[in-house]
Amino acid sequence: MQHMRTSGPGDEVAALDVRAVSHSYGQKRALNDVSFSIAPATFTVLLGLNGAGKTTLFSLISHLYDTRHGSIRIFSHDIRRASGEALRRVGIVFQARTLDLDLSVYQNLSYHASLHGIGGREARQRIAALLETVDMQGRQHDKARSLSGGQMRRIEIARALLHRPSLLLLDEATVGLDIESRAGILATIRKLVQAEGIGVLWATHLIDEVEDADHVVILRRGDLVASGKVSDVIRANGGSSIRETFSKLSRVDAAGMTETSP
Ligand SMILES: Nc1ncnc2c1ncn2[C@@H]1O[C@H](COP(=O)(O)OP(=O)(O)OP(=O)(O)O)[C@@H](O)[C@H]1O
Repeated sequence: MQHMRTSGPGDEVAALDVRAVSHSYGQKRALNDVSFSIAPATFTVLLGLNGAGKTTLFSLISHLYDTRHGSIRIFSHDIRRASGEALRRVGIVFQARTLDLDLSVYQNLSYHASLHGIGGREARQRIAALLETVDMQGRQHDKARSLSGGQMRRIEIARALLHRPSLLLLDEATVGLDIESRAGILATIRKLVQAEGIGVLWATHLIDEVEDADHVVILRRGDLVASGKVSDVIRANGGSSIRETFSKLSRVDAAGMTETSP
């Protein structure tokens, strides 16, 4: 199994470093001793079928849940001991829709800006620039309720970027969207990595959202089964494509036992 290099003395600080993280809901183990790190300004796909533990991992990284076992560092700031410093560097787009439907696009964004202490002209400028980034310029007075699912997602992405994070987390951001909206949103996010140097962790169960140049972290029922560059993960598992490799690594037999032991 290939693992991404962890940061060490003299190395670049990891955008995200997850070390030996476990999480249970009562008796149910959702994450089991998961470790990986992602470098700044890279696009990393967090791949896993339903129930693999992606949302649980996001809830721990965003400090919605306390990390009781293991540690999570964001640009070297520990999410438990320095949560303010760590969270300042992260923007999050959750799987569930979170816009206030009765407010306008601008009101949704300016409310969030003020939560981060950004107001006045600075907020207006950032909102205008970000609406362009997500291709929603001219829509600030529209009621959130009037937007399509894909447009709402774009506003949520703009909102997540308002405080200029260096790491962006997106949990199944394209779920429920048509093919064109999915491709458009994915392209917008990939551009952010290229143009702004933002590190992205993109959680999905859709293998067609992975490109050859990406990094992947693959979870299966709470276990990390692979992480690294797509080409390295394919090679290490003897596959010929990431689709084949993911299918092999995600396989669970009828008795619920995993078929491969990477
Ligand atoms: N609040 C909860 N209480 C009990 N079990 C939970 C809870 N949330 C998640 N689980 C269980 O933990 C495991 C991981 O779930 P999680 O939602 O993190 O996976 P996921 O990869 O995000 O899947 P999905 O794409 O379906 O949301 C699953 O078995 C799920 O049933």
